Amino acid sequence: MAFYENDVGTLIDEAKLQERVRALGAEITRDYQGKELTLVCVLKGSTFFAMDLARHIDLPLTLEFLGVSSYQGGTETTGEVRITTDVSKPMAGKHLLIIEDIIDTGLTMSFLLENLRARHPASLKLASLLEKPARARTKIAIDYKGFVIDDVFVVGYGLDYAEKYRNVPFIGVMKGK
Ligand SMILES: O=P(O)(O)OC[C@H]1O[C@H](OP(=O)(O)OP(=O)(O)O)[C@H](O)[C@@H]1O
Ligand SMILES: Nc1nc2[nH]cnc2c(=O)[nH]1
Repeated sequence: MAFYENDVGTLIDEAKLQERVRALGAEITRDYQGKELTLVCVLKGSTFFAMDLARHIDLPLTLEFLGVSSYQGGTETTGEVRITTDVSKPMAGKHLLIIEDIIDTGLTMSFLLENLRARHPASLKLASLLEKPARARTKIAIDYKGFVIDDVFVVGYGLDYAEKYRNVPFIGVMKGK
């Protein structure tokens, strides 16, 4: 029995995740033909999605990692977004595709879009595996979207609860939360 089975129920299973990630990769491959693509992976939640997606993008690309945090272990945003790790190179003139796991209130992405736009990239788009519109506090346009979900706190496939459950291989919900 897996370590999480008593705590986590399945919302989106592995097969459905992989099928959607593959389709998004194909779409991105078509859209960025002839361009030098930089994936800006938002730590830590997006890492599983980003690495699977990158494998389905049939283009030469560069990986950058940007750490932000605002939930600090709980299920509610603190409302204060902090950069915990910055990218390794200047972003000016680059075609940036932000890779995120979830847009919930939108506060993290609103902060990040403004921050990256100020660095004058050639283009700036967003891929997010999940969107939770019920809790949106600001409108975020998602260029490549995996799934729209209801107002539940999800874990797995990179998403944590108090830093745990990121390695659950599907998108799950905490039982009794
Ligand atoms: O739309 P919002 O309400 O701002 O929520 C979305 C953000 O919350 C999570 O990050 P978190 O701060 O938990 O950091 P983590 O990715 O390191 O877990 C998630 O990975 C998003 O970045
Ligand atoms: N793990 C997790 N992190 C989030 N950050 C914003 N929404 C969520 C969520 O539903 N689950």
